[in-house]
Order: sequence, then C-alpha cells, then structure tokens
Amino acid sequence: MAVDGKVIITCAVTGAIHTPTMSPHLPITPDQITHEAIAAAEAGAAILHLHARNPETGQPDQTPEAFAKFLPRIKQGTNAAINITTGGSPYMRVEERVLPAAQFKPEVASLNMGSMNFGLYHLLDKYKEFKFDWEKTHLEATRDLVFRNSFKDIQYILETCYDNDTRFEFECYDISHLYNLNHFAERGLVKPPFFVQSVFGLLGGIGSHPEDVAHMKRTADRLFGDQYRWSVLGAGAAQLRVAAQAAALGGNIRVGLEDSLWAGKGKLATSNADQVKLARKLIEGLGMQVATPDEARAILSLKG
Ligand SMILES: C[C@H](N)CC(=O)CC(=O)O
Ligand SMILES: [Zn+2]
Repeated sequence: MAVDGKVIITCAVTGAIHTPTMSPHLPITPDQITHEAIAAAEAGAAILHLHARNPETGQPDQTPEAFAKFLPRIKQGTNAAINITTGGSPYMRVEERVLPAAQFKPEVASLNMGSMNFGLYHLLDKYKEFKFDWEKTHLEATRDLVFRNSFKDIQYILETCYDNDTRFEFECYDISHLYNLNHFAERGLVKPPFFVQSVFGLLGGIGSHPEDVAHMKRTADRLFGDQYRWSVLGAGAAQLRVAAQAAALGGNIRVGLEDSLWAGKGKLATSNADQVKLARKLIEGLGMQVATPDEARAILSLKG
C-alpha cells in the first residue's frame, strides 16, 4: 500500500519483450539505457528495473558484461534503487538468468513467481516488416513457449541471491503466483515486506479488467495482510488504466517501455520519462505524492 500517501514509481527501461522495429524510442545501447534510466529517475522513478541488450541488434543479453556497460554510470547519475532482472528473456534458463543479480548484488531483483505461457506471437499481426531477423522468430516462437519458473528454479534464485541482501520484486502474473509466494513465505525463504509486482494483460497471465486488478489485490490482502507492498504493471495499452485503478486503491505503479510502448491511445512514448511523468500526474492528481528513492527504500526495507 502507498505508505503515508507516498507512491513508488518503478520504471522498466527496456526489457526483453519489445523489439527495435516496434519503436525507435526503445533504448538498446548502453548509452541509450543509461540516458533513459537517469531521465526516468529525474522524472520521478524511485526504482529502475533493468535488462541488457545487444547494442547492434537489440537482442536480449543476460551476460554480466552487458550490464557492466551501463550499471556504474546509472549508479553515478542517480540515487534511484537498481532492480536487475532475473527473468532475462523467457527463452533463457535460470542458471543464465540469475548471473547479473548474483554478480552485482543489487538492492532489488525481479523474481517470477510461476511458469506460464508467454504469448507475443499475436504482435505479428501488427508488424509485417522487421529490421532484424531475430525479431520475427522471437515473437513467432512464443506460440510454443513456456516461461519456466519451477519451484526449484525460484528456490535456486532465492538461494543464489540470499547472502547479497537483495530483496525481490515478486512478479505475479496470476492469482496462483500469489499462492506460490505465500508458499515460500511459509517456508521462511522470503522475508516481509513482500514487494508484489502484479502483472496484468500479458497473454498467458491474468487479464487487465478492473475485476482482475481488484481480485489480485483482494487475494494479496487476504494472504499477506500488512506484510506486503503492492505494485502493478499493465502491459501495452492497459498500462495507465491499471496504474490509475491501483493508485486509487493505494498501490504503487510500474511503467516503462519494457511493459508498454505507448503514452496514451495510439501515441508512441518518445521516452521512459514520458510515461513516468504521466504516472506522476496520476498520483498527484489523486492527492498523493511520488516517493523519493530513499522513501522507497524505507517502505520496502531495501539495503540502500
Ligand atoms: C512483464 C514483465 N516483462 C515482467 C518482467 O519484468 C520479468 C523480469 O524481468 O523478470
Ligand atoms: Zn523485466
């Protein structure tokens, strides 16, 4: 819940879902990722969720070397908390996916709380021509893709990062994922407050209807009571609508070009900061305030 009316904005700067042909504004190179991350923080993002890409082709790159090309500069340029993905790309194995978080010991790392179909092939209806061959394959192959996050995979990431005092952004794409988180809580493998990032509107997970958002919150309230901090992300066109509903319900918000390329209906976002500014307007419009990085650290008990 927004603590003392402070709402945490997370910005997911580039991700591993969208591809270069989809938007000229998708940051690919280390310079672009660095610039976009710092600008998003200046606009109000307290947490920066980071993936790396091949600077030439934009292909997801989960090697620590790729992250090392922008992490130090981002840390120098902003006080925002760093959140390194352990999801990588849904095609990767968990041993590869956990490497950057294990090496850089960030304040936050994402943790996907269940296996699921991860559909992107429907985007092929929209984009006919692609700059790079891998883009079409990347989308097409999701027709038969299972994003694997077995209990063993999840425990492997938890144990690999345990001594780093890294806390997790628990990505819950469906109600069952909340129960999986509860399972690890009961086993004492995760400690509160749980930063629950509910994902809405990704093909293979829960939808983005207001009933879905309400159902996810009701279930999390019942399972975790005051032991969790709720945040939401809406995929694609649902981003701002889901953010508005959640903020009104006391939730925190995730935006960024990883989750949506848009800044309103049919309008391509020209930067991550664009979306952060829209989120800020929402929050302040509701009479709440945007949490600073240090306020977010206090709310989420981050190591700082
Ligand atoms: C829907 C988002 N792409 C979820 C995500 O951010 C996964 C991760 O990086 O671990
Ligand atoms: Zn991610």
